[in-house]
Amino acid sequence: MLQKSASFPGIRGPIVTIVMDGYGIAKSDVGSAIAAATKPTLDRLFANYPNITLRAHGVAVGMPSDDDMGNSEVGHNAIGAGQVYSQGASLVADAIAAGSIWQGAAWREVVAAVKGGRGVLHFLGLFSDGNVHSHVDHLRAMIVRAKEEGVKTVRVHILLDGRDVPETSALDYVLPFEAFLAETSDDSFDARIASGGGRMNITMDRYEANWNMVDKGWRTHVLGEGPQYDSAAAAIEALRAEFPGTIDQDLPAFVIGRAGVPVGTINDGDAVVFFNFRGDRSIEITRAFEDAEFDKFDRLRVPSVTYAGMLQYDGDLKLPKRFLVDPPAILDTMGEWFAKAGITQFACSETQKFGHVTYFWNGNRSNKFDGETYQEVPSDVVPFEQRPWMKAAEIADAMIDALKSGKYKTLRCNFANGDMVGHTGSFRAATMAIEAVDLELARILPVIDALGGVALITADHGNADEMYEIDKKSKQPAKNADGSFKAKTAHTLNPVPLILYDNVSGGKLALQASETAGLSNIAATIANLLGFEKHVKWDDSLLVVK
Ligand SMILES: O=C(O)[C@H](O)COP(=O)(O)O
Ligand SMILES: [Mn+2]
Ligand SMILES: [Mn+2]
Repeated sequence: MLQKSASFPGIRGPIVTIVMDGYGIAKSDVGSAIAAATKPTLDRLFANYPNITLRAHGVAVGMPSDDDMGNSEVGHNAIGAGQVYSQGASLVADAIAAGSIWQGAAWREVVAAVKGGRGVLHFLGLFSDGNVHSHVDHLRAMIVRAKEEGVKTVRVHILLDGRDVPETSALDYVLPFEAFLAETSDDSFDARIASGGGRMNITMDRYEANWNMVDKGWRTHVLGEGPQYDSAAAAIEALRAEFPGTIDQDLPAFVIGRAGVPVGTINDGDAVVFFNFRGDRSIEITRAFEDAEFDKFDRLRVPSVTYAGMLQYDGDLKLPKRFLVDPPAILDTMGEWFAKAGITQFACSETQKFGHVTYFWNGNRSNKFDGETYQEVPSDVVPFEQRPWMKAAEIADAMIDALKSGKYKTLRCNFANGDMVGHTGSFRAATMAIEAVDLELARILPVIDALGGVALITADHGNADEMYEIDKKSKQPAKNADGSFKAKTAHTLNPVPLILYDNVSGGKLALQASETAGLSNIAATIANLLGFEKHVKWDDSLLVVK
């Protein structure tokens, strides 16, 4: 049981945690949609309430190095667990470096299924070095190993990124990779790219927001339906010419074919490795391969394959059954320990971030703890630069209702705007996204006051804080050939805010700033606000009681 705090009795009213997804604190205002936004509520909070910055990237959230940006999974895991675990990106890299991945049952079964030309080994996943969902180095290592172990035919199905890496960088990955495949192929080994498309167009939907994406991916990778090209590079060039201005993540699907015949449909007896390590966008395509009963779209043909995920994407649902590397075993989350203490908890977001404040928050667990209530607001299925306000108002409505119900001692929500609109690369829309969040904060905060509660306002990583690639030399936005600014769609390496909105302690409470304070310090801070000592495994609280 969590121990009662000797020094602080706890706040009488509710404790609310608000995650402004993709809201970082940039060093410069150049290219920041946050700096450009009119945001009187946030300005007032920063001016009048205790606030510090938190580390939200690199090793502070379990990534392999401080060159790695943060992301929603590792950020929400760190917040919810109050501890830092080595995350998928690190675990896979380590398993490859140590060679342990090749000894695991999953890899052995995959190789055994296709070895000696019995079947084709397919790799499918996000094709970049973004290290959020996948890393192309992992793919290369598996192809080299497959050849060494006697696999004869490899087909690679590539999801173009442009969201965790520069927006039109696909050829920077495709050209060297096609050269690598050509070098690795010989009389006894044939490895080629077989199909692909933009990650926000096919295959990588999440939280069941739009199964049509997965349907399109299935037709492309499995059935080989769609426009055919000679090579991935040719496909990308042709599609860019056909759809000018379309960035990589949105490019249509394509199939590589010879004389009208696709080079790599997926068939009975083949093996498929889905090489993403992160779960949210891997679950639906995994279900399409694994579920016997399936009603999300008509699969038309369901090949009997040996399917493996890079990690297990959902431990509760056991998806997939076969996986190459064990996921982090995230234990002793605040959700679990607050439930054990009889604290009622409310969690809300819109579809795009719903799993972030539930599943990721609770250490990648899909079942609720006792006393938890979840509310999902359905997201729009549109390009978010067209609706930058997204569902911020509806999330605020839900939070206000839940607060007023008096049923919950802790409440949490995620506003998706700064991140989802930040990923579109539209500066103007991202500015409006931040303004929408600001407007809704102004509605929620007075309700918290009326109930004698406090709020922690924070973020999981940056995004809208840098909307342009910055030229390293001039420190000004980099430009495209046509003179326009080069949009940056990825997350940033910047720290995030932690604001303590407190009108009840009479100035008794403050936050401890430090170089090392990070997202994993939030759980203990909330525990203290509830009047508990932190769990021994949690990183220190940042709450100062004066
Ligand atoms: O999946 C995505 O949309 C991006 O790769 C990462 O964004 P998120 O980590 O904020 O979800
Ligand atoms: Mn996020
Ligand atoms: Mn994001």
